Amino acid sequence: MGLEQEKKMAAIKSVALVKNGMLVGLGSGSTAAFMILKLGEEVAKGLSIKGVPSSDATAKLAREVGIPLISLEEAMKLDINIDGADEFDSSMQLIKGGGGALLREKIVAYNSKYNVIIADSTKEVRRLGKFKLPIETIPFATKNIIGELTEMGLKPKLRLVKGSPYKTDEENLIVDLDIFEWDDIPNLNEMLIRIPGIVETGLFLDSTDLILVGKGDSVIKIEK
Ligand SMILES: O=C[C@H](O)[C@H](O)[C@H](O)COP(=O)(O)O
Repeated sequence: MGLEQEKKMAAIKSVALVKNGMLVGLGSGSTAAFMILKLGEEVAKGLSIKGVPSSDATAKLAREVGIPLISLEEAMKLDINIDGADEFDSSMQLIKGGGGALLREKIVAYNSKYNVIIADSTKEVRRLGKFKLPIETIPFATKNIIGELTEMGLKPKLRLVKGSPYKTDEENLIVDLDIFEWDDIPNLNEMLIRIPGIVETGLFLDSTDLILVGKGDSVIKIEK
């Protein structure tokens, strides 16, 4: 079974949790895209929901497949949020932001009553950090932040796309960090968040209620 199939199976399973009348957080990335397509099919069949997108790309896809959208402030509290991840460990700690959408994703997750992560089997790791940790930074401070994080041994790299700095939906810059050697991840997260100009990190530490992982031809559940 290929990875795309694993993503798709996890995504389809997650859509079964969405019920009539729910306000739904719509994640970003390739796995979340499968979920949005399936949700669009269900809406076409009569499922009545409203979605809050976690990125401009997700909003575009959701509109294309006919999912009614509302803003976060209209929704206030979401019933369920379904999103992908770049890595997760057995304690349900995540790295997200490979696609640069971590800030809005974290806001949507925080404002959701129930957070579901959908993933293929390659995302499961014993220790977080093989995937570089994305942090979102205010451009005014990015060079200084890179300087400070270099001194901390985090090997920060400004994310580039075709040679130019990658800009997030909030017009910020992403810096990717090597955190593999760090043992105390919650403490690292606290240290990063305290640096002025770092808006958010891609560490999602206590926000997940359920992970659905496509593995071979089945979907495995990891729950709190
Ligand atoms: O910024 C991107 C998001 O955090 C994605 O959910 C994450 O990168 C996983 O994406 P994918 O499902 O494409 O592997």
